[in-house]
Order: sequence, then structure tokens, then C-alpha cells
Amino acid sequence: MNPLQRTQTPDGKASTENHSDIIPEETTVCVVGLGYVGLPLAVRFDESGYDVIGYDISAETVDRLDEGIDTTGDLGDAAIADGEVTFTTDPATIEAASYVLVTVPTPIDETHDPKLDYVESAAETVGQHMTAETTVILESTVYPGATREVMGPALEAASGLDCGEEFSVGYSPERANPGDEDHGLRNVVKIVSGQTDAVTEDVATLYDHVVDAGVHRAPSMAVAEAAKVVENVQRDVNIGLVNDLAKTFERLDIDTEAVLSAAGTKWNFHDYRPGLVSGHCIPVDPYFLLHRAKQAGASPDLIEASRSVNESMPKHVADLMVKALTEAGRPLADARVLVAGLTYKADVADIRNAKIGAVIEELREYGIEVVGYDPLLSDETIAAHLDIESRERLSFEGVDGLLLGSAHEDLRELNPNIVAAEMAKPPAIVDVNGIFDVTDVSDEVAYRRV
Ligand SMILES: NC(=O)C1=CN([C@@H]2O[C@H](COP(=O)(O)OP(=O)(O)OC[C@H]3O[C@@H](n4cnc5c(N)ncnc54)[C@H](O)[C@@H]3O)[C@@H](O)[C@H]2O)C=CC1
Ligand SMILES: CC(=O)N[C@@H]1[C@@H](OP(=O)(O)OP(=O)(O)OC[C@H]2O[C@@H](n3ccc(=O)[nH]c3=O)[C@H](O)[C@@H]2O)O[C@H](C(=O)O)[C@@H](O)[C@@H]1O
Repeated sequence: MNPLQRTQTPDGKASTENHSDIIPEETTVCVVGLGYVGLPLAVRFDESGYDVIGYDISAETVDRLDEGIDTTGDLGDAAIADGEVTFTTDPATIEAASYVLVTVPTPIDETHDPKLDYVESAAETVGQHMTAETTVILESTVYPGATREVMGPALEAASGLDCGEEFSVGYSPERANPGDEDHGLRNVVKIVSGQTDAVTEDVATLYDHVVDAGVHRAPSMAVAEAAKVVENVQRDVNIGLVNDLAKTFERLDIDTEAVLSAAGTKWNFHDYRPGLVSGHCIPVDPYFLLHRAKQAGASPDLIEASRSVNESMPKHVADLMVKALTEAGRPLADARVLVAGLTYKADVADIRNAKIGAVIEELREYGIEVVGYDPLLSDETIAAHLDIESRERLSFEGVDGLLLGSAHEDLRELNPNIVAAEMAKPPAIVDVNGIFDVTDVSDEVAYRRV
């Protein structure tokens, strides 16, 4: 369904009153990939009146969704059970869709190179089943150029159709902030783009129906792809700065948290805090831009240096634990350390690419015995991602060291001295995210924070 040719004003606003004739009730949308991004997207399009197919290769995911279970834990089961999304593993259903939204993973490999295998595989499946006049919109985070150079050709090869003449492609990144209800799919401006201005306008109209915050029309797919990656690169670089400062001030015996709190009294000081920089986005996406930059002969040193600093943090945190145990006079071998808070960030039940795992590996190098605890994770989930014994209930009995990781609400309520009283004496505590107020911690505790 390609609307009339249109041009765009520089700020990305459509320069014509005409809009493509997308009528939700008459439009079928297929979401490919029902994870943290795809499932909320499918549910939102369904709520907005579209006929929605949710396609995934995971039979387990589709079966649980069909049972009315929210497999992401973000939406609640009612959002699934009460909706009318058709969940399926049958790719033939893609044929019915006028719009296909691709939300599959885009990880990096062990050499930090982007892996677009999932995108290529999804495009092959879509290509085999889509019809002419379909618009395929990639939402996954990729490097600038990937939609046009990777997804488009894969669709052409599988469908035998011409990209641009017989079907269209677009790019619209997901920008929802996990665990942040104020910044989800509906209330963050959706960047939209297409291979032509007309496709951009079509994509804009499609998302305008579902995103309350509205859309921003990027002048090209490459601009939209770059904007998404840059958002995360900027965050990674800024966190890299405060991590660099934290490592420096630890040597100067200056409390970084106190410095940032003081500097933060200035109106334009940006609030970033030192930490492990985990997850499948912030520590991953900069490598997409670096990959593309190097292909073009550029070398954005600051992006690379920030990644290097952030990747050094697990060792830095482990070293803090070693110093605290040593200060407390605890022999490292056989010292028992409880790591509380294992997810990639506070108050989010997602342990994927949580750098606490690297901290645990560093501690083990010293012969330290590690036990884990996380109020948001089951023992099974912990065991599936981290090779450690875990405690279902939070107890500090017999614990020589406590490493406070992701700052979950439950952990933020802990009283440092009650905790210390339960631990073996003298206790050693490392507080990665500054959960405790350092003035509340008694001198008997060997206490360090990042
Ligand atoms: N998780 C988040 O909060 C955000 C993620 N993103 C990006 O969105 C993309 C998706 O991320 P998530 O939703 O977190 O991934 P996820 O791992 O939660 O979900 C991906 C889903 O795709 C399915 N899948 C894989 N290959 C498939 C194929 N060929 N056909 C159909 N389904 C297939 C998997 O079974 C899985 O259910 C990534 O590029 C990520 O960087 C962007 C913003 C936020
Ligand atoms: C620019 C931006 O804020 N991007 C968001 C980000 O979500 P994500 O949950 O991965 O990011 P996050 O909240 O910064 O946390 C990432 C990691 O960084 C750590 N972190 C965060 C802020 C900080 O000052 N210090 C710090 O150490 C967190 O603890 C966590 O381990 O990445 C998401 C994505 O792209 O998947 C994106 O949609 C979200 O809007």
C-alpha cells in the first residue's frame, strides 16, 4: 500500500496534507520476534485496532502466550489473555500482513562484531511468505546502513520481489527504557524512516496510530539507525567518564559519590553514576557504530576508550572486594562472599549480559566462595546464567563479605549496621551502586563503594 510520492521539510515534517490510507481495522500487522520489544509492540498494535499476528520461532514462547502468560513479565498476563493477538510459529501467516515489524535480537560476538544472523534469518522467513506491496520495518538496533544493505537484499533473495518497486522497507528503533513506566513504547517519540519519503510517511502514519508521543520523521533510514545507536553511545561514554573518575578517586581516597553529589548541584552537570554497565544494549550498541565506522576508515577513539573503561569495571569491583576483605583481615581463600543484586540493572528482572557474572569470576580467581541472591530472580534463572549457589531468602549469616550489585528497592531498604551485625566479624562490604549512605556505616565495617 504505497501512498503518493511526498517530499519532506528539513525538520522531518510531512509537507503535504495527504496521508496514506492506513485504517487500523482494515490493516494486518505481523510482529516477528515476541521478546521484550516485540511482545509489547504486538499488544499495543492490537489495542489500537489493528489485526495483529505475533510470530516467533520459539514454540515455548508462543505456547505460553497462547495460555495467556506474559513471557516478558513487563505487561502482565491480562494484557496477553484479554488481547486478540494471534500468536503463532507458522510463518505462512505472514502472508496476510501489510506491515511486518522485525524485532529480533542483534547481539555482538566474542570479538565484539555485530551479529545480524537473526535479522537475516527473519528476513529470509518473511521474504518466503510476504506478498508484494508489503512494508517490512526493522526495529532491532543495528548499525547505519543495515536495513538497506542487509535486510532489504535478504528479503529480495527470499521473495524474488524488488525492494522499492514491489515491496518497501523502513526502520523505526525501539527506545523504551526497561523498568521505566514513564518511558515506554507509547510515551517516547518514535523515530520513523523509509527507503523513500513516501514510505517514511506511510510508516509515520502506521506508528502515529499507536504512539501517543508522536513520531519523528528521519530523513533517511541511516539517520534513524544512527540516532538509535548514538543515544546508547552517548550514555555509555558518559558512564565511562564517571567510571574513569571512580577509578581515579579510589586511588586518591576521595569518595566519588560525594564528588558527583557536590558537582551535581550545578544546573548543567549531568547525572551519571559509576557502575558495571550491563545489559544487551548500552554495552553492545557502541560496537555497532564502531564496526561501521572502521569499515569507513573512521576511528572514534572516545567511543572505544569509554567501552574499554566500562569493561574494566568488573575487575575494579572485584579488586574493591579483595581490598575490603584484606582490610577486614579475612583470608581470601575460603572467604564467603554474598553477592546480592544480580540483574543487569536495578528493579528489572533481566539477568542477560549482567556484568556481575564477570565480577564473580574475578573473585573466584582468589579462591573466594561466592553465593548469590536476587529478589527478582528464581534460583533456576540464577543457575541458568551464573554458576553459583543462590539463596532464596536474604541472610547474612556466616558471610565474610557482602557485594551489593543491582540496587533493587528491597536492597535499598537495608540498614548497613543491621546487615553488618549479622555478618562474620569484622564485615567487609562493597556497595557498587552506593545503596548505603557512607555516613551510616560504622567504622568497624571495611566498606568500599565504586
Ligand atoms: N529489550 C529492550 O528493552 C530493548 C531492545 N532493543 C532492541 O530490540 C531488539 C530485540 O531485543 P529484545 O526484544 O530484547 O530481544 P529478545 O531476545 O527479548 O526477543 C527476541 C525474540 O525474537 C525471537 N526470534 C529470534 N529469531 C527469530 C526469527 N528468525 N523469527 C522469529 N522470531 C525470532 C526469539 O525467539 C525471541 O522471542 C534488539 O535489537 C535490541 O537491541 C531496543 C530497545 C529496547
Ligand atoms: C539512552 C538510553 O537511556 N537507553 C536506554 C537503554 O536501556 P538500558 O536498560 O539498557 O540502560 P540503562 O538504564 O542505562 O542501564 C544500562 C546499564 O548501565 C548502568 N548505568 C546506568 C546509568 C548510570 O549512570 N550508570 C550506570 O552504571 C545500569 O546499571 C545498567 O547496568 O537501552 C535501551 C535499548 O536500546 O535497549 C533503550 O531503549 C533505553 O532507552
